[in-house]
Amino acid sequence: MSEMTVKDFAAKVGRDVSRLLEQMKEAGLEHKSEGDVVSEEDKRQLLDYLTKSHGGSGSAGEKNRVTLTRKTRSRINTGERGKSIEVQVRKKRTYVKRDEEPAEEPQQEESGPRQLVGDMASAEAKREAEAAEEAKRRAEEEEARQAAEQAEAEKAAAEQSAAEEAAPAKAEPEPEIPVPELETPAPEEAPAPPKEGRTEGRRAAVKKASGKPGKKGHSGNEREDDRNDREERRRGGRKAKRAERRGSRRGGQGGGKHGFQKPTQPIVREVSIPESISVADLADKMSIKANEVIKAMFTMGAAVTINQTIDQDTAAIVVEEMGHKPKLVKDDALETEVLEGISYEGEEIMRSPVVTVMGHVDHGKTSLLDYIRRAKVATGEAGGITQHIGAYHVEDDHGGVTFLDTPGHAAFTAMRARGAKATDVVVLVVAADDGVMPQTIEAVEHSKAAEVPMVVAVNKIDKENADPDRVKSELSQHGVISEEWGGDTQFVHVSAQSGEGIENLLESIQLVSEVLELKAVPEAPGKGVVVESRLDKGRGPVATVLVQNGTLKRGDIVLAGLHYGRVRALTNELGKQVEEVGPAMPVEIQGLDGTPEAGDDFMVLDDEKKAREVANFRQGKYREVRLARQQKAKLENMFSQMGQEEAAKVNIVLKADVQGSLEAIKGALEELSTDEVKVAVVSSGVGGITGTDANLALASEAIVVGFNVRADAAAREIIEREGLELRYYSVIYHLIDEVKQAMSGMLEPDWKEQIVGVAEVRDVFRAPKIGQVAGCMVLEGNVHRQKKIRVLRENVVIYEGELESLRRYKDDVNEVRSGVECGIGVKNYNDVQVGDKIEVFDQVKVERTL
Ligand SMILES: Nc1nc2c(ncn2[C@@H]2O[C@H](COP(=O)(O)OP(=O)(O)OP(=O)(O)O)[C@@H](O)[C@H]2O)c(=O)[nH]1
Repeated sequence: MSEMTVKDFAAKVGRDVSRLLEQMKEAGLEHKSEGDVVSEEDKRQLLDYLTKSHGGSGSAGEKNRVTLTRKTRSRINTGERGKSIEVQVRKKRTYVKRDEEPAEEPQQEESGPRQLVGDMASAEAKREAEAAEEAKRRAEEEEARQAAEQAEAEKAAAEQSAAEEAAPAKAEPEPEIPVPELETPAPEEAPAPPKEGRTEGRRAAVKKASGKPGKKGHSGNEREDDRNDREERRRGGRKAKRAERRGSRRGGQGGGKHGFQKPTQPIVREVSIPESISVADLADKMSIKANEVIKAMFTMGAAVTINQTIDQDTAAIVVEEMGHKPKLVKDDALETEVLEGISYEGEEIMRSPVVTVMGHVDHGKTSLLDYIRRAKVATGEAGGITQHIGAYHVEDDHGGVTFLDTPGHAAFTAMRARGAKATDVVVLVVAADDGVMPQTIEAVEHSKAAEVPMVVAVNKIDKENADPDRVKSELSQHGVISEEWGGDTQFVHVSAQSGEGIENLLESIQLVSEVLELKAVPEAPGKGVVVESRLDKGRGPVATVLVQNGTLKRGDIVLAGLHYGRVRALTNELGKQVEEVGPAMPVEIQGLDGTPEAGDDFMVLDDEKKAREVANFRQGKYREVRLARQQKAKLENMFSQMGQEEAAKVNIVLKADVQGSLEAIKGALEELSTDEVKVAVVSSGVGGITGTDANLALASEAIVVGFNVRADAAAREIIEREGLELRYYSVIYHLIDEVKQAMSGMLEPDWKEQIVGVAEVRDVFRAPKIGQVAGCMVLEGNVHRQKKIRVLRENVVIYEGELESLRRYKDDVNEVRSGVECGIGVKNYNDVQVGDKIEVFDQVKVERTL
C-alpha cells in the first residue's frame, strides 16, 4: 500500500487541503504541507478529534460506527383465503467497525478508518453511505419477509408439536424444523446487547428492528411496535409463542447470532398414520392446514370433509402426495403401550383359587354354593348378611377359596367367550342319585376345553338311593377317572343339604390349587376380570370384579372393557365398604361410566386421560374387532389360515338329532385329522343348538354344526351377534365331504341353504280332499308355496319335503308373509302336530369370502 499524503487524503475525502491541514492541526497533528505523509495513526487521531467535536464519545482507536434508521413496510400473504398482513419494520441500526475486523465495504479496508464522519463526509463517502443504506434496507426487507415466513412455519410447527403433546402415543420425534438464520451482518452486531441478539421469527424481527429508543427517542414508535407485537402474539397464539421460545433457546446459543436458518429444501416429515384418521388430524400431523389436504384429495378425485375419517391406505397416499413419508402404525399401539407400561413386578405370594361350580340341572349347584356361603362367609361377622355380588370368598385353614357365584355353564362359557380365564378349578356337581347327565358331560367338555382342573362333588350323598360308584364309572367313560381308579381327579362325597363332606371338598380344592401354584403380587396395581355388572338406580353402573393380581384401591382409575372411571366405592360380599382388595378377592365397584360385560378384563391405570383414550378407542374398535373375530371363525377362513400356525386345529361344536348320528359324525370328523390339520369336536350332544353351545363355539373359535337340529332363539342371537359360523346338514356324507374339501383347500363357492321363513303350527285339522292341513302363523320371513320345507319338532328335523298346499282362508296363494295366518298342507306327510315348526328354505349360491 502506497503512502498517502495530505493532498491525497484531502482529495479522497473531498476537502480543501488548507482546511484539512487546519483541522489536523486542531487535532494535534504536526502536518504542515500538502506533501506530508498521513499515517493510519494520524487518520485515527484526526477522526477521534472530529468525533469528539461532533458530540461523539468514542475513541477513534476503538470503534467506528454509523447509525441508520429505517422504516419499511411490506405485505405478507398468509395463504389463508387471500388474507395478508402488513408488516411494518422499524429499524435503528448501528454499524460498528472494529479495526481488526473487515470493514463493511472491503475497498475501505485499505483506506483505514472510515471517513464518514461529521462534516468530513465527502461526496464519495456519502455515496458509499447511501449504497450501504440501500443494501441494508434491502437486507432488512428480506429479513422481515423471511422472519414472517418463518413465523408461519413456526406456528404450524407449534400446532403440530402441541397436537403431538396431546397424543399419548409418542409418535416418532418430529424432524426438527431447520431454523432459518437471518443473514444479518453479524460482526457489526457484536456490540448489540445479547437480548437483542436473540431475535428470531417475525415477532423477533419486528422487535429487533424497533430496537431500543435511540438518542432522538421513539416512544411513539415504541407504542406502535408494542401494538404490533401484541397483535402478532394474538395471531400466532400461545403455541407459536412457545415454539418461538423453544426456537430461541435453540438459536440463542449463538450469542448475538441468529439461530434461524432458512429452509433450503422442503421439510419431509415422517407422518405416523393409524388405521383410520380424520382429515383434520392428518393435516395436523403434516403441519399443514386441513383445507390443503382436502384440496389435494380433491385433485386426486376424492371429495372429503374436514371431519371425515379416511382409511390408512388412503391417508398414506395423501401423505406421499404431499411430499412426506407415511409411517403406518397399528391402531392398538396406544392400548398396547398403555397396558404394557404397567409394571406388575414385585414380591409374589400364594393366592386363593377361584372356583366355578358346574353340573346338570337340579344336581345341587345352587344348594352347594348357598351352603358354603351361609356356613363360611358370615363366620366371625355376627349378623352379617351376605349379599349376592356374583362371587364370594371363604376363609379356611389353607388360605381361602373364592367362588364365582353364578353356577352353570352359561356363565362359564360367557366368560371364556370374552377370553377371560377367571376360573382356576371347576367343581363338577353330580347328584349321586341321578348319575351323569347330558349337562354333566357338557360341563366336562367345557372344563377340558378351558384346560381347567376339576374336582367332582358327588352330591346328595345323604339320599337313600345315592350311588356314588355309578357316578365314578359313568364319568370314567368321559375321561374323568377318579384317583382311586388311578386317574387324577378327586371325587368328594358331599351333601349340600346337611353339609356333609363340604370341608373335604374345600380341602380337595386347595390340593388341586397347590399344584397350580397360584401366585400374585399384592403391591402391584390391581387387575382382573369383570364377573358381572348392572345399572343400579341409585348408584349408577355397578360391577363385580375379581382382582386376579395386585391390589385395587378406592380412588383408583380403572379401565374395564369398554368403560373406565375412578373407583368411588368398593363393597364386599357382606355389603361393607372397604378401602382396598387384594388378589383373588371379589368386590363390587362403583364409578365406572358404563356397565362392562362379564369376562371383560379390568386394570388400574395411573392416568385418567389414558384410560379414557383406551376406552374410547375400544368402543370405536369394538365392532371391527368383532368382525375380525367373526371372519376368523368361518370354516373357509379357518382352513385358509392353516399353514400360518404350526398345528392347525379346527374346532367344531356338534349337535345332532339322535345319538347314533352324533357318534357316527363325531367319529368320521375326528378321523379326518391329519398331521397338519386336527379336527376337534370340542362339544357334542343330542338336541337343538342352545346358547351355551354358541358361547362355547365363540370361546373356542369353533364352528357350530347342526345335524338335523336347529339353533334356538338364544343361540341364534349369539351366533348372529358374534357372526359365528353355523352350518346345518341333513346328510352325513355332505357334512364330512364339505369339511374334507375345505381341509384340502377346495371349498368351492357353494350352494348353501338359507332359511327364508318359519311358520308355527297352531292347529291341525283334516280336510276331506287335501288330507291333513296345519293352521299356521308365519313367525319369520315368508312361506313360499314352491320352496322346499322341513318339519321341526323341538328344533329337531323330523321331515323334509315339499308343500302340497298353501292357503289363506279358501284361496290358494303362492306366498304368505310374516305375522299372517295360513293353512299348510305338507306333501306326503300327515304327522304334523301343534307346536311343530315348518321351515321353508332356499338354496343360494354363496361366494367364498377368503
Ligand atoms: N337330599 C338332598 N337334596 C339336595 C341336595 N342338594 C340339593 N338338593 C335339592 O335338589 C334340588 C335342586 O337343587 P339346586 O341347588 O337348585 O340344583 P341346581 O343344580 O342349582 O339346579 P338349577 O339351578 O336348576 O341348575 C333342590 O330341591 C335341593 O333342595 C343334597 O345334598 N341332598
